[in-house]
Amino acid sequence: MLPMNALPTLHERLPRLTEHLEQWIIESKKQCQHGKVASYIPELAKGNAKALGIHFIDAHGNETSAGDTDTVFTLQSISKVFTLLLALMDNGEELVFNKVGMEPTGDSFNSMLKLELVQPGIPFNPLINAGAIAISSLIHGSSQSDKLERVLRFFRMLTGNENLQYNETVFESELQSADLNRSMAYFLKDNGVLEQSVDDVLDIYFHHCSIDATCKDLARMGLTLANNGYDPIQQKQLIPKRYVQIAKSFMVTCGMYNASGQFAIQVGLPAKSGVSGGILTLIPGTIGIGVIGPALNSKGNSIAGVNLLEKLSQHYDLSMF
Ligand SMILES: NC(=O)CC[C@H](N)C(=O)O
Repeated sequence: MLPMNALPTLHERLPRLTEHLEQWIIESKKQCQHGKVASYIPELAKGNAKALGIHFIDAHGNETSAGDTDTVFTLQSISKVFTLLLALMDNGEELVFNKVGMEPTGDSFNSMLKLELVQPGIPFNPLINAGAIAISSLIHGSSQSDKLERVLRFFRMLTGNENLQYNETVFESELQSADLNRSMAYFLKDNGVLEQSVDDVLDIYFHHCSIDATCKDLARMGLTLANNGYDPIQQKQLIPKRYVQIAKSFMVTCGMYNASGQFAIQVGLPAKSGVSGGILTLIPGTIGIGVIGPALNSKGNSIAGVNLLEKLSQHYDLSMF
């Protein structure tokens, strides 16, 4: 890896970014009308369907943002990347991959179809709901509250934001509308994937999905992934490189649910979306990017957010492939 001071700055890598963003945000916002805010978790239905914001941070700490970047939203599925990393740090690769596979499903994020169809009935990957629920059961801690504290501490460390909190209102809302996730968890328990009580595992899972964040927090976490687990701002290796490599591979193959192939072709960057409209992505080695746009397309990804990232990637030729 290049020494940090040799890494290109945001403005070197993405010249005239601020000017372009102004125009692109206006254009991409027009997509919002074709999307819908998630409503299967009632609290998420309160998201602003017209919002679109983006934040960038480079290894030198330079930042740029545009649009509705004050929007606070819950991490939802974006959190799954980081609970996977924590589970890998707690348990190592072998144990984690006894519980979840390494392949995309081609099905929607909340599908449990293949759990029954394909033996041995472990979730296909850690970024679908079934897989992330299995991962939640692997987080270490001396008690339930210790596990919740460790998870929150991990996110605070990665964002450098000590004010990060669980949004208990969204958590309660998820808990009240959890029939599908609950049925998945019982299925996993019957298959021997979950060893603890379904309620305790779901408590962890819904909590990490309910962490409040902004685009800036996403960009900050993206920056550490972009630098293979090294946080150039705190100047610390926060996550072993090997685990970040695993997480980024999953982001490319499964991070945008069953639209990951399309996203790889049109944007070509590792990314993870959440059903509240966030997208975390990164330019390898250099820049972390956070996007929010609560109106979703039919696959559950931010409709304007994906459109904005397509413009960005095409203009600056950012595809890794
Ligand atoms: N796609 C998502 O962001 C899904 C996460 C959400 N908490 C759920 O379990 O349904």
